[in-house]
Amino acid sequence: MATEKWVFMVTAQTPTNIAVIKYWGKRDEVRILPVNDSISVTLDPDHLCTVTTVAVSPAFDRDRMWLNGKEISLSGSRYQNCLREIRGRAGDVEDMEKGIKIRKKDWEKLNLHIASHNNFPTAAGLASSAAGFACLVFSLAKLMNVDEDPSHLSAIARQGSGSACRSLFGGFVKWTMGSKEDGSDSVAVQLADEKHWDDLVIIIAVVSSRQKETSSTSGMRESVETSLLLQHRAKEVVPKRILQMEEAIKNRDFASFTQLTCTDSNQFHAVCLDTSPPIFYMNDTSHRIISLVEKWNRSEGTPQVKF
Ligand SMILES: Nc1ncnc2c1ncn2[C@@H]1O[C@H](COP(=O)(O)OP(=O)(O)OP(=O)(O)O)[C@@H](O)[C@H]1O
Ligand SMILES: C[C@@](O)(CCOP(=O)(O)OP(=O)(O)O)CC(=O)O
Repeated sequence: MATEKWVFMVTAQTPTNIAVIKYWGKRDEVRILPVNDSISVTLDPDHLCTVTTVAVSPAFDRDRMWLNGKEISLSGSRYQNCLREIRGRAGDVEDMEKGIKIRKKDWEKLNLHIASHNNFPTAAGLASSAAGFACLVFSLAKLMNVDEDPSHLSAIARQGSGSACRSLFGGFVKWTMGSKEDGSDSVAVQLADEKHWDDLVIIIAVVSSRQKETSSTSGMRESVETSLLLQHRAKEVVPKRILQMEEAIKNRDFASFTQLTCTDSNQFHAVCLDTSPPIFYMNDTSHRIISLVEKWNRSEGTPQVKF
């Protein structure tokens, strides 16, 4: 490793993903292993996305991270697990132009500075943790020359936030829950790429940019502990729905795709209500939008719904 005070950095941009069959509930809180498979659509890269720059330099005295311009702590197990997993797979890096040579073994001693920015509200129900952790893992893997395919990287991003594993791929993505205790088979796979259904349009209506009162992590923990509907959903409902959704995506069957998406979203919110104490993620505007869409789907013309 050269001794002069150089900085070597990488920037990556990662879109968020919206689940059409929801992940809600963990069977292992530490490794972040879900109680059911889920399917999502990854948004176009320049829409709702995270941009993360990771830098390494012998001048840095400790790992530090800034999220949306404010320093945050990296001491939590989610950040630590991602950093450890990536460092453990780091390769040699050589930049002839700058005269930088980092050997595999050097990564353990070098510190990182990470700056990340979401171009949409953070922790407001728009999957910022998905884009955020996927981008973190992807940019660190590039910086440290990690030679792993996206599915292996997805298993690392999963340890930051479950939904993040699905943002390592574009298009339509399935997170297979897996059955192994160590979580090595709980990875994301691409069902169809972004070109497969390119006239599908996703409209994101931001009904509130306020931070949610109950985070996904604690909300799903409470649902696992108290909701009987969650157990029924995970065992009886989702496995069949996953197969139907895969078929709908394969055939670009819009009617089935939207019917399954709406039904699954409604059941997710029903599980939240079945949780003790109940969790409310929707507001009056969300309910009005649901009515509007339902009316729209049943009518020929534009429905007359007042907001
Ligand atoms: N760009 C980012 N880089 C790293 N971590 C991030 C980033 N953005 C968000 N996070 C982490 O994710 C947390 C928010 O996750 P949370 O699941 O509560 O909300 P959300 O992902 O926006 O919503 P939802 O999961 O309901 O769609 C933040 O508090 C932060 O710890
Ligand atoms: C409703 C959801 O968006 C919940 C996402 O939960 P997170 O992935 O944010 O939870 P943690 O794994 O605890 O970080 C559904 C989904 O994206 O599948």
